[in-house]
Amino acid sequence: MSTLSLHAAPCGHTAAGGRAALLEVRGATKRFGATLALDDVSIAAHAGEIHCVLGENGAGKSSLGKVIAGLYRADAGVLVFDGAPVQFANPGQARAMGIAIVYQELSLVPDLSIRANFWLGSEGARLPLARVGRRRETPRVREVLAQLGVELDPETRVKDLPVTTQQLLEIGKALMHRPRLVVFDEPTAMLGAIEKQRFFSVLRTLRDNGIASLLITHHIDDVTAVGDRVTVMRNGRVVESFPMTGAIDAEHVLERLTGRRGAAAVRSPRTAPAAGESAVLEISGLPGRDDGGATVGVHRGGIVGLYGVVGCGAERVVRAAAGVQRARDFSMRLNGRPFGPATPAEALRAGISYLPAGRQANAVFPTRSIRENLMLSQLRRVSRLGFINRRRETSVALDQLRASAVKFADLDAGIDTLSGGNQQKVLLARAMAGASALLVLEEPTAGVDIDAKQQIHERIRAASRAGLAVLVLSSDLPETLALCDVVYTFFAGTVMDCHVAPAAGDHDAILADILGQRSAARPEQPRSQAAPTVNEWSLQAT
Ligand SMILES: Nc1ncnc2c1ncn2[C@@H]1O[C@H](COP(=O)(O)OP(=O)(O)OP(=O)(O)O)[C@@H](O)[C@H]1O
Repeated sequence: MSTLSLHAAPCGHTAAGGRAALLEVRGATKRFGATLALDDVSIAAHAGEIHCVLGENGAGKSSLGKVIAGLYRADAGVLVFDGAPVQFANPGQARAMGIAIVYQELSLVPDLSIRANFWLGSEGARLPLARVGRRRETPRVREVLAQLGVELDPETRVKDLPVTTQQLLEIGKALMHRPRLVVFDEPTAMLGAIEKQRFFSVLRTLRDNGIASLLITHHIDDVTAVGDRVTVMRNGRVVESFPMTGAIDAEHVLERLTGRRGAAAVRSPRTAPAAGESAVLEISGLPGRDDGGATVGVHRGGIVGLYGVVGCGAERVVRAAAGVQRARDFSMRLNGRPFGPATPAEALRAGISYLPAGRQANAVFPTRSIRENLMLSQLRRVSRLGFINRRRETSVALDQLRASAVKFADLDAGIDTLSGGNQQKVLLARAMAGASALLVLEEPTAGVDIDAKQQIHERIRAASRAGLAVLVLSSDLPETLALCDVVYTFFAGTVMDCHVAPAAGDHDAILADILGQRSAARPEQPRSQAAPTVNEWSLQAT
């Protein structure tokens, strides 16, 4: 059994203003077979501080978070909490000491109320008489909801709430036990620009209340928005740790993370489809802003993004194209023919491949190998007369994993041995390999590190240059702007506008669209030079 050795000196002071750390990890090492996930890692968390942990996929960030929260036991090293060495045999022990962890994936029980979810798993807390229990449990739930800044009836069923509210409630569940330290494992991976602001304000409230936060993230804008300190990890080691002083901006953080400047600025030239060119996928009958119907066209060689807050109506468009959901109040044509796949398999037969959002819930087969997860939709390609050609399968799989920058040791190891970002890359490689007409991507780079993200963007662009049509739904606005040739904005089920060849300068206008406002900041252009409106674009594009 692995143990943390307990030969630590009493907790010392850290460099952070000479204040004693709430938690110190000293020399933590964690091995999984041949993989050294943590290699002599030391890090400190302070009360009232937001400490961001950055690093490439597989760097060891989640392993570190799990050691701190008692999910993993380190093979060597010491945890010092509040000046005393501690050992956690399970997450319950860490929780009892005041350490909580929040994941990106939702874990609440949809059919239970907020109150029941918050109290779930609290030993001895549930009372046998429902009414008595409710009376005792509700005040604490209300306190936590107030901390989150949401006004909700504690008896509301979780499934009746938008996903973004559920994500906030995940934090609420962690706050129930009055933690002094919260580890956030990539909570912003699938949050849009608006939802992120809400999350940041919760983080600031925690900081104001003296709670320490360790924020594991790939987003540099998270760091610049709320970070007090940054630690960079690489290959299981801490390579750098520095405070976020006023002089440090996103460029600096990026440079210290990747060793180079301006990496985020790379962008390919893009073109609007020629007038009269017919769309591979045409979605018509969507409500448009000016009372008219709107049409979204995805052309051969084009990358089209849909952008809005969760529940804006863009999801149902994407899912209808992928055969996951029926198109009820709009219609679709694929290569000019009426189209309405009843299942993803039917969409796949028509040449449409789909990467859903929510890796754990919707896309990954967690008990299967990397090979099986990757080759699932490609068996025909590597089979003859109904038999899989194992050598060919291996060669195709290795090529695809390399092209997608997946960090792995053994093709036949379980996919759950990969870090989250590397799992995502496998799923994306699977989706890309399956498309012959249209590639439908939801959150293509959620949890993927900065370098790999650029490589993935380049692969998507290469696929589009080779003639594929691509439809993207990403909550990451910078990604949407960098990747897409055309972006349609959605608000409350309505297509608000169509931004052709969008750039960073369109950021504010897009945010105004998705909040249902016309942007005052948007320059008034003469009609003849203005970007086409939704309906004008539809006319041009179809
Ligand atoms: N349960 C496990 N079994 C085997 N190997 C594991 C396990 N968990 C993590 N690893 C390996 O440990 C290394 C560190 O993984 P970890 O998940 O900590 O990285 P990470 O920095 O969080 O990456 P990401 O940004 O992709 O989530 C990786 O090489 C990963 O494959």
